[in-house]
Amino acid sequence: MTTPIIAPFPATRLRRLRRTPSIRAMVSEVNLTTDNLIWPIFVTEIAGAEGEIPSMPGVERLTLDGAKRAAERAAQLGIPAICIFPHSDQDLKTETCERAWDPDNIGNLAIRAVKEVAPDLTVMTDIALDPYNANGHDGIVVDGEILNDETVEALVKMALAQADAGADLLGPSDMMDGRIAALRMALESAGHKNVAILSYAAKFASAFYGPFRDAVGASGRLVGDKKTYQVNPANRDEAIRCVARDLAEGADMVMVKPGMPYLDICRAVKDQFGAPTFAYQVSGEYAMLEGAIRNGWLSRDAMFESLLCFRRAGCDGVLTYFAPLVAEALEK
Ligand SMILES: NCc1[nH]cc(CCC(=O)O)c1CC(=O)O
Repeated sequence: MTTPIIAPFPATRLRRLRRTPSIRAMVSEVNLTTDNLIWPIFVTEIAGAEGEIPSMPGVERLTLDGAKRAAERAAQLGIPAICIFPHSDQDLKTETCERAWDPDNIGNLAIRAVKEVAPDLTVMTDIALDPYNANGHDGIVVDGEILNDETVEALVKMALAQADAGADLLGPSDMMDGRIAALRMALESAGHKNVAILSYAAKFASAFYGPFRDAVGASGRLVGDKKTYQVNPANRDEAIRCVARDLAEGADMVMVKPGMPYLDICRAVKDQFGAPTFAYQVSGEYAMLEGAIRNGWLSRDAMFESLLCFRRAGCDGVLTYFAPLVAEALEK
């Protein structure tokens, strides 16, 4: 911690450095650039399911062709990474989740499609069973219990299929114990030693994921809640232990999720570990901001401010549905 030295007024007039845009720019402690953005997209395999997601105005479910166009747009805007979320056929969801590691599931088809048109764009994935699980959970459920070790085995198969499809950055969002070490070891022995892991390390059991569950068609399905594996929003020490554990198991980067109500966690993680730290400005945060902006209750500046504040809180980057809008604005 530095100790600020404040000369008594009027020697110190803090407003001197706020007087003009150029002076303010000179003393801005952090900045938001396109390099700080990861763009999450939804890709559907269901004919007719593409198009706007009502609880996320401005965000669409994409077809494979739509995903390719999004990837080209990201590459052209200089967004470094896109993160693919599958919207899979409801009728093919099972309790055993085997489609999660099908090389031709919609997530893996999307990875290949995106790589075809934008080979240099970093492709991030989500590792959790929920898009393919009949009951909407991230893990395998038997008699109402989310089984940890059986789920980790399934996640390993899922991860290898994603790496085979060409993913650069795997995002385990499942919150099972021991998954990072298992994924890392499996990737190493399968010849994917350069595939990186961005662990959803401090992922909280949050009400802010609602619109996302609409987007991936999990809302009506989820039986119960995710509180037996995601972190209690009250728990900061536990979140720090999660991050420490994931880094010790070999995570290359770590994430805090959700974002805006958890900036204290972002700061603590960055200060404590100095690892590449990301936040996920999740669907509910997007819905709040975009809904208010579209109603004229907030100005578009709120979007930029929300993202800049992640940088101030110590984040290297942010997963945000605003990514293309922000990148377009920053281009000008
Ligand atoms: N594996 C699930 C997953 N991966 C990303 C999100 C949420 C993202 C968002 O709300 O934008 C979720 C939802 C959940 O945990 O239920």
